[in-house]
Amino acid sequence: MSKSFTLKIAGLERQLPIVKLSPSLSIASFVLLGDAELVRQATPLLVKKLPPFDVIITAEAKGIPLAQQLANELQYDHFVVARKSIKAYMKNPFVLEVNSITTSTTQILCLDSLDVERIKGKRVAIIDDVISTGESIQSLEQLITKAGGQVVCKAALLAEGDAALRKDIIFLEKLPLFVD
Ligand SMILES: Nc1ncnc2[nH]cnc12
Repeated sequence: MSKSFTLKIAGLERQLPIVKLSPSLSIASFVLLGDAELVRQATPLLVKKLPPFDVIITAEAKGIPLAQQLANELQYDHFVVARKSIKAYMKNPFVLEVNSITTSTTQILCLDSLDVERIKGKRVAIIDDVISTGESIQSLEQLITKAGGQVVCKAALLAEGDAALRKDIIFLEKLPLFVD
């Protein structure tokens, strides 16, 4: 039988499969996409921990349902999704190149120019499903700063591994890493 980790969050329990990332490292795989119940129950708990902000941003893809629910809960008419590739329908895309330490590759994060206007001069809340190495929120921070916004919080449902020791992030529960 394959191994799993029991996550308790927002009054719910989820059995997360343990997945090997490398010979010495495994993670408990947390997929928020599609878990409407978890998104619904966890969002109000996260809201309570957040400072005041003007704009919600997430990077595609797994944080999107949380950002959407947060916008609904706070009755914001919009939230911003940073994309990982330029889409043909983007008007004047605003692009940041990011070097990933974990994958040793260059990736991009980009915004439609309309979203840059939404961020400029505003207090921005970064929202994600899991904060782990912190690389993706660091890239988002760079993108927001370049767009003229001010990051006022970095929040996720889960902090994985050493991320749970960070004092500069907001999260609901810890998620262990499995090192052999
Ligand atoms: N444990 C995890 N499950 C799913 N996505 C992740 N991204 C980083 N850590 C993760």
